[in-house]
Amino acid sequence: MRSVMRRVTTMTFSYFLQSPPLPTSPKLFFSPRQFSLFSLLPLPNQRFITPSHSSRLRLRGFSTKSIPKMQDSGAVSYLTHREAAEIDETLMGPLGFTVDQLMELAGLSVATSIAEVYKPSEYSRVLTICGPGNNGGDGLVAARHLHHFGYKPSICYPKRTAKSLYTGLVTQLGSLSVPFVSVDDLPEDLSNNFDVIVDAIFGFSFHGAPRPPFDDLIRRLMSLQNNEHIVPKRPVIVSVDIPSGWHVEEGDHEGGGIKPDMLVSLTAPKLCAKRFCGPHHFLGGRFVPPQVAEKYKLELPSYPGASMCVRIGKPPKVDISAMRVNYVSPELLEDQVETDPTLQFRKWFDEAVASGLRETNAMALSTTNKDRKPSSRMVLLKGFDENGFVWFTNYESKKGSDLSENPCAALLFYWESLNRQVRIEGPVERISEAESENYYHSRPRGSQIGAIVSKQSSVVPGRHVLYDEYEELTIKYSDGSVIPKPKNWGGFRLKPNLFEFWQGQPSRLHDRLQYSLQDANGNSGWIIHRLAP
Ligand SMILES: NC(=O)C1=CN([C@@H]2O[C@H](COP(=O)(O)OP(=O)(O)OC[C@H]3O[C@@H](n4cnc5c(N)ncnc54)[C@H](OP(=O)(O)O)[C@@H]3O)[C@@H](O)[C@H]2O)[C@@H](O)CC1
Ligand SMILES: Cc1cc2nc3c(=O)[nH]c(=O)nc-3n(C[C@H](O)[C@H](O)[C@H](O)COP(=O)(O)O)c2cc1C
Ligand SMILES: Cc1ncc(COP(=O)(O)O)c(C=O)c1O
Ligand SMILES: [K+]
Repeated sequence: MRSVMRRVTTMTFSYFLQSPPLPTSPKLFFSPRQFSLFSLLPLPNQRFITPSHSSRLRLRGFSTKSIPKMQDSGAVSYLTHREAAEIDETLMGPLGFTVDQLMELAGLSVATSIAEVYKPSEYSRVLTICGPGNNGGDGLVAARHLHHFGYKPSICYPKRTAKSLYTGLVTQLGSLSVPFVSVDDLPEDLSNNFDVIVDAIFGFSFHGAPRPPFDDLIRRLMSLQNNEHIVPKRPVIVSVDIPSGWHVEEGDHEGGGIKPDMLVSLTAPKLCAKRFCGPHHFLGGRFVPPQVAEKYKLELPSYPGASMCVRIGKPPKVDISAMRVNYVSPELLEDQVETDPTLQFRKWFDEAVASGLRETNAMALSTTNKDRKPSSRMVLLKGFDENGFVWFTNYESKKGSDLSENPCAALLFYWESLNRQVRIEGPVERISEAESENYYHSRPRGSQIGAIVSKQSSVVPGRHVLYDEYEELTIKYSDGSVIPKPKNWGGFRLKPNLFEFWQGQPSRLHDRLQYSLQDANGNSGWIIHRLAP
């Protein structure tokens, strides 16, 4: 009992994902012709910008709890070619950015957008086609990040510039053994060799008709979509900022251009993005300072948490029946696991925490009432050891009443990014009042008051009822005095008689190792069985 409580008070959990490190590169090679352009005069072409109602752009800090915004295109600002070029120059002039920095952040946004939708387990072979300008540079940076994310990128970069930023990016890719392929060595039909094609050919400075060799490369991208009915799986096309070949403002006005599956708009979408009909429109380039947002009246979605990208536009329509992941994991073998399931749980729990998972200690708790009617909900594990697994709740809640009618329960953990599931079953008992008191007073005072206010699982006439009582008690205890634990609030401990450790494997041939408690000659011990998946 003691050791559980010790853990309760000393365990710390990593709740927040770490932000990716911001790359720094001090080189500046652009001649800054841009200083005169930053003025606060209204722009003649502001009619293109959706009026800002309640500016959704959050430039100070971010909420780690925010849900990724999925917006109608009407709520997002679109930039003309001129505005895009002006913002570029303003950022790299009076606002003190270097092109290296912006390109690094842009390329990182592209790579993270790809990783949100196209997982490396299924879409590992990436061809990045890079054009001669900064759009091509974004492609080079994205390819480097994709390599580090576990993809296998190749680059086609036919018109290289001699500037040090670009030669540096090429050297970096070379040091990672990322192959460069010439246009001649690329297969005419790209469908068999690649899962993703990153179109980083032209950005917002594209004009006229594409010249060789890019005309041919764009034609190959178009023919991928024309062959869609003949090839079993064509690569997806991800366009950086502008689908190459499209007019920057009018888009694919003649309808014969490439049709990307994903568009990653940078800074803010350009007008052509209004014509984008693919399933995945993302925004990247999380570096817009308030001066730029205000001057251009930018209405943009907020980035969730520490993310470098955010989905814009409508969420894609999905065929739920086709949603599936093919798990690929190291094997889970009988001779590699601990003989004691609590130690095995400790090992997996620590690995889940180390992997950066949020709320590793969140678990589904299933109970049944006297009529054997089951009921599940999430609770937080607050400690575990050989004596059992502990969580806290209201004893008069639905789960509390179920557990008094049938003191047996099942716990379930799912650690998605590790392809792991753990099931634990056994009898349940209340922990001692002293242990509950101890834990209750370790919680934030607001949560202590919340526990008094909430007659958990009872019907409440409205949120205000909870709030009013919460306010009242907050004032009452504002002197810092001890907030008494409600009698009906405390911990439960499940003492396991069964564990199952599940590790997802390809073709649904998962590993399942079940530990059951068996009695032999008056002693109980754990027996491990492999179960069919
Ligand atoms: N804050 C921002 O805004 C940020 C912007 N960023 C990125 O920068 C991109 C804009 O970059 P950019 O200005 O270098 O232009 P981009 O379109 O890549 O290339 C121009 C090159 O293409 C050539 N070219 C043009 N037309 C052609 C044709 N028909 N056929 C053949 N070639 C043609 C042209 O040659 P020229 O015509 O001048 O001889 C020149 O060499 C932007 O979209 C975004 O991706 C991010 O990195 C960071 C933040
Ligand atoms: C991630 C997560 C953790 C939760 N942790 C707890 C908890 O530790 N204790 C608790 O009483 N409720 C917790 N809740 C709320 C429960 O899921 C549930 O809504 C509440 O306990 C009432 O359940 P019942 O009516 O079945 O008793 C949590 C919810 C979530 C989503
Ligand atoms: C109703 C309720 N009670 C208790 C908890 C556990 O909170 P704590 O970590 O403060 O003990 C939660 C967590 O979500 C909860 O929602
Ligand atoms: K592009």
